[in-house]
Parts: sequence; C-alpha cells; structure tokens
Amino acid sequence: MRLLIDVGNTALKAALCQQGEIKPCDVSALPWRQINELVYACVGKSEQLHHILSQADSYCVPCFEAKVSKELGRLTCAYQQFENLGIDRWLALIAAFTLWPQQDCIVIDTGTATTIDVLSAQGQHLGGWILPGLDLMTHSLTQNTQRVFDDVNAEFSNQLGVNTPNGLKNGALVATIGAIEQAKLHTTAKKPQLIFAGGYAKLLQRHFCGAIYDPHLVMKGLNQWYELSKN
Ligand SMILES: Nc1ncnc2c1ncn2[C@@H]1O[C@H](COP(=O)(O)OP(=O)(O)O)[C@@H](O)[C@H]1O
Ligand SMILES: CC(C)(COP(=O)(O)O)[C@@H](O)C(=O)NCCC(=O)O
Ligand SMILES: [K+]
Repeated sequence: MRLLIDVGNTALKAALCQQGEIKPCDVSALPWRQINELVYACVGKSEQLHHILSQADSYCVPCFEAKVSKELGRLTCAYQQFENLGIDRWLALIAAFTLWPQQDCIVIDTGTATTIDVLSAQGQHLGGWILPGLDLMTHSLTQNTQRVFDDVNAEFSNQLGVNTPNGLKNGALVATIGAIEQAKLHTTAKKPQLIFAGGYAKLLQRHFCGAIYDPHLVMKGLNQWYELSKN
C-alpha cells in the first residue's frame, strides 16, 4: 500500500492508495506494516509531517517528496522559475491532464488560498492566480474593520447582501466566481472543463454548470507524480 500525504497551509491530508484506489485515512492510526512507500507534498509547515516521516523511518518505509519540474511527460509548467509554483497546484494539474486529456481545463483548488490554473488541451500550463480563500477573505475584513461582522450561520450565496454577514460572505464568493469567469477568457476552448478541489470546492462547483468536483484531485496527482517520476 502507498501512503499519500498532502500538507497545505491549513490542514494535513492523508490517503492510502492500493491498486489505484485512493481512500482518505486517519494519520493517528496508520497500518504501517502494510505500507511499502510514502509519497508526500508540502506547501505548509507541519510538525505532524515530521512525526509521520520519523514513524516511516522506524518502519523502514521509503519516503519520496513530490517536487515541481518544468516538464512532466507532455505537461509543461508556465513558470520560468518552476520551483516557485506551489506543489499542490502542480499535482492538481497533473491529475487534470491525466484525467481530462485533450481538453482545456481550469483547475480550482480552494484551500487556505484559492488557486485557479489554466491548462491547455496539449498540456501547456498557461498560468493562473492566487486568491485568499473564502475564509481568509471574510476573516481579513472582520479582523481589520470596526463594523464588518460575520455570522457563522449565514450561507455563501451570489445574492446581493441585505445585511452585513451576507455582504461579507457573498462578496467573498462572487469575487472568487468572478475570477473563475475571468480564467475562462484565457482558454481557446468554447467549453473548458472546470475541476474543483479543496475545502469549498463543492460550494463553488454548484455555480458552474458541467463543472466537476473531485475531492481527491491533489491526491490523484500526487500518486500520478510518483508513477511518472519513479520510472
Ligand atoms: N468541509 C469543509 N467545509 C467548508 N470549509 C472547509 C471544509 N474543509 C476545509 N474547509 C476550509 O478550507 C480551507 C482548508 O481546506 P484545505 O483544502 O484543507 O486547505 P489547505 O490545502 O490550504 O490546507 C480552510 O479555509 C477551511 O475553513
Ligand atoms: C497558493 C498556495 C499557498 C495554496 O496552498 P493551500 O491553500 O493549499 O495551502 C500554494 O500553492 C503555494 O504556496 N504556492 C506558492 C506560490 C505560487 O504558487 O506561485
Ligand atoms: K490545498
């Protein structure tokens, strides 16, 4: 079995992969005796990751860290300084290119930040944007203004706000939706495939018809990175 670890700036996610099947797992109860390799990607700092790597060491499980490269197969990174691209973005692009070949894709990963990346049908990463995640947008306003306040029970919607929490939350949502609409202007395809992953992916996906929600997109990309890189 292969253990996959994705460390973001908010949360560490783990999954076990067997015969291509990816299942989220709890890192506090890992079946170390059945794990024969650990593949991980890290954009945030994580004491938890260091603990897991030392456990792997004690069980003699080989560990491999995913890194961004200029090219991987027919996929090409838009960044000149490719090492500066977030590895989670690169992994999501690997998964999108593998799962939706020959299609222009727009990959949206909503985590601490919301990242939007445009990928051509030929596997050319055209670039993208980094936005504050929905929670970061609302928290930055409530913490830096006197009179803007949130309501945990208020839903995110694209309706006009008729009270402060609506104005706050709906503003964060429509700003993110607007950025995704802008990304569509950068693909030549009439109907690019929109693929959503991350904490608020399900919420955002509902605003785009034909869009895909894949909670395991980054994990699939991590697994494919290893398969493509180990040979
Ligand atoms: N199930 C959920 N429902 C709503 N928001 C979520 C959920 N899970 C995570 N989030 C939000 O998404 C962000 C964390 O998601 P995640 O993709 O784990 O982030 P990261 O990859 O940056 O660690 C936080 O802003 C959190 O509030
Ligand atoms: C933008 C990110 C912080 C998103 O990470 P996350 O929200 O998943 O924690 C991450 O992709 C990152 O650290 N990027 C480096 C800068 C760049 O991609 O240009
Ligand atoms: K992420």
